[in-house]
Amino acid sequence: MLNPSQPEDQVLAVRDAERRFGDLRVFAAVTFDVLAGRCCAIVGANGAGKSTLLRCVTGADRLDGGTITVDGSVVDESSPTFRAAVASVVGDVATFAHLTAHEHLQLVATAHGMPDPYVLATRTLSDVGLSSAADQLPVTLSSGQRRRLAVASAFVRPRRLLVLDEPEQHLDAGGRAWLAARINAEKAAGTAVLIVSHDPALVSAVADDTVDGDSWR
Ligand SMILES: Nc1ncnc2c1ncn2[C@@H]1O[C@H](COP(=O)(O)OP(=O)(O)OP(=O)(O)O)[C@@H](O)[C@H]1O
Repeated sequence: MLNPSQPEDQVLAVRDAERRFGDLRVFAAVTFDVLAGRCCAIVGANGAGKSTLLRCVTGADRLDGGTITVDGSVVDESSPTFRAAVASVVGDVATFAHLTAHEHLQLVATAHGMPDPYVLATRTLSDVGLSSAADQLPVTLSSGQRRRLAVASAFVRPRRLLVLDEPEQHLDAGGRAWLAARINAEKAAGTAVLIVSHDPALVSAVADDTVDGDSWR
């Protein structure tokens, strides 16, 4: 049930968010929304607290003050509804050492109850330019190919909110252009997108709004 004051297309709402580690106040009074079909980019210097905030959005870390809601419900990693809504690529994405790229995507799709996991994995590998690496084990992939597989893992599952932490890492110029097009396709499909990025070209290609992490302290 939507809160009556919540806009219908509001997916993510961050309100007065605050996080401290001991004496270090990483961020405070952070407030912003991400609406369906829009992309918000968090920018700022190393150590500004961007990844910490993303971890609070995905439920991997917790706030010391304020609230974060997805579709009107407070972040709760143990909720199946929350886990079905939020697809994230934050930090290293774990892959089974003995599953191929194709098998990894099938496993993720199956776990999320997606129809036709084999076909979805095949199509997604093609989308991310990894068809030729479909039968390779993770250890044999290049760092850029591993990045593409990590991002692909978010595309074989349901999602209302896509959270990406520095997705441009390890991608060459062609890979970054592909990434921008892929994020814009997500927006066109109605997904809300939250990214952290150090690449101004990517930010200007995909972001409708930016949040400046350098203003948090
Ligand atoms: N678990 C933790 N315990 C103590 N301090 C932490 C912890 N996690 C992060 N920090 C500190 O919080 C601050 C923000 O870290 P964070 O990784 O969120 O920054 P960032 O903006 O993502 O940086 P970068 O651009 O380098 O990735 C840093 O000073 C970091 O040392």
